[in-house]
Parts: sequence; structure tokens; C-alpha cells
Amino acid sequence: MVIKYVISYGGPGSGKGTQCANIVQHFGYTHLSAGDLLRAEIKSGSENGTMIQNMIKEGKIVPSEVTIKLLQRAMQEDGNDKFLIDGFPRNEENRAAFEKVTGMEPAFVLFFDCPEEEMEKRLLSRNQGREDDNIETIRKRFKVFLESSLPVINHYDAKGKVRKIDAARPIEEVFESVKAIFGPKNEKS
Ligand SMILES: Nc1ncnc2c1ncn2[C@@H]1O[C@H](COP(=O)(O)OP(=O)(O)O)[C@@H](O)[C@H]1O
Ligand SMILES: O=c1ccn([C@@H]2O[C@H](COP(=O)(O)OP(=O)(O)O)[C@@H](O)[C@H]2O)c(=O)[nH]1
Ligand SMILES: [Mg+2]
Repeated sequence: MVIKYVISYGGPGSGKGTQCANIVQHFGYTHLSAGDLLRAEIKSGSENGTMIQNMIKEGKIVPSEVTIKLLQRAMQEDGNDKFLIDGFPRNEENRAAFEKVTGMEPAFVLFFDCPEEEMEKRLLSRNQGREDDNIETIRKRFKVFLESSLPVINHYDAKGKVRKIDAARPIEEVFESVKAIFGPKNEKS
């Protein structure tokens, strides 16, 4: 089976997860949120749980071997051949390590582009009880995004793989742009 993956990317609060839910419905991908997998790992009481929890609280990037193991396990447990990887790779080291262990590159990268002030507003009203949705951690996450995550976008942009979307519009309008990128031939019948 030939496996393919698409990356859903953007700053904290840009709407990656929200759009992924729509993409799953329309295009039949399996959604893998790296952040969700890490939060589930904390809840499961694994030996890495405390370390992961502390890093998320500080807005830091969890060591790639931890995140990659969780992603690989989720991909293996799922029978699908197309995955939507959300919020990973967080830095160039994550990206290189994932491409090395899987031997795969993404088909393309959706980049939900959104101004910080809009992302901040969304995060402060997300109401999911997340320990990192407070103004102090949000500022740290924005800094990490600019310094560590944007270089990943530049890497994929140089390969012609980035599909940039204006994410500062209503959810439905953003999804219209997403649909245009996947194209009608990929819709679930
Ligand atoms: N286009 C949008 N306009 C307004 N609010 C949005 C939009 N997209 C998502 N949201 C809301 O903003 C918050 C963050 O969205 P989420 O999808 O969790 O972002 P991310 O996964 O990129 O951090 C959520 O409360 C979500 O309901
Ligand atoms: O590959 C990843 C994805 C997430 N995280 C951590 O999990 C947090 C939340 O990530 P998520 O994508 O869920 O949230 P977002 O910042 O996009 O709102 C990040 O700030 C990081 O601390 C990480 O270390 N590696
Ligand atoms: Mg998310």
C-alpha cells in the first residue's frame, strides 16, 4: 500500500485543527494531531508524561523521537493510506528526522496564515481547558513558531509544496480555499 500524507500547518490558533475536521469529512483522510497525541500520552500516565506536560506548559518543542514514535504508532494502527498530519514538524530537526525514519515527504503543506492578534484572540477564547492557552504561554508559543516553525515552511516552499491560505476569515470561507486545493476529484463519494 502506498501511503501519502499532507501537512496542516500554521501558528497556534490559526485554525489547523478546525479545518482538519472538515477535511476528514470531505476527503477521507485520517487526522493525526501531534499535539493531541502528546496530550493523550500525558493522560495515559506514560513515563514521558511529566516531561511532555512541562514542555507544553512552557510552549517548548517535545523531543522529536517522542513525537515521531506516537505518529508512527498511530499511522500503523490505522488502516488508511492517507494521513493529515496537524501541527508537525515543529522545527527543521523534527522534519528531517521524520523524513528519515519514514522515507516519505508530504504531498503538500497547507499553511493557515493568520495575524498574531487574531490567533491570540482565538486561543484566549478556545475554552478547552488547555494549560497552554494563557497569555504568558501563548507569547512563548508565538516566539517558538516564528523562530523554529517558520523555517519548516521555508523549506517546503523552496520545494513548491506550500499552499498558503488566508486563515483570518470565517471558518466556512477558509474551507472553500481548502477544498479548491484538494480538488473535486479527491472528494469522498
Ligand atoms: N476561521 C476561524 N474564525 C474564527 N474562529 C476560529 C476559526 N478557526 C478556528 N477558530 C476557533 O479558534 C480556536 C482555535 O482553533 P483550532 O482549530 O483549535 O486552532 P489550532 O489547531 O491551529 O491551534 C478554536 O476555538 C476554534 O473554534
Ligand atoms: O509536534 C509537536 C506538536 C506539538 N508540540 C507541543 O504541543 C503544544 C500544542 O501543540 P498543538 O499543535 O496542539 O497546539 P497549537 O499551538 O497549534 O494551538 C505545542 O506548543 C508544543 O509544546 C510539540 O512539542 N511537538
Ligand atoms: Mg490544534
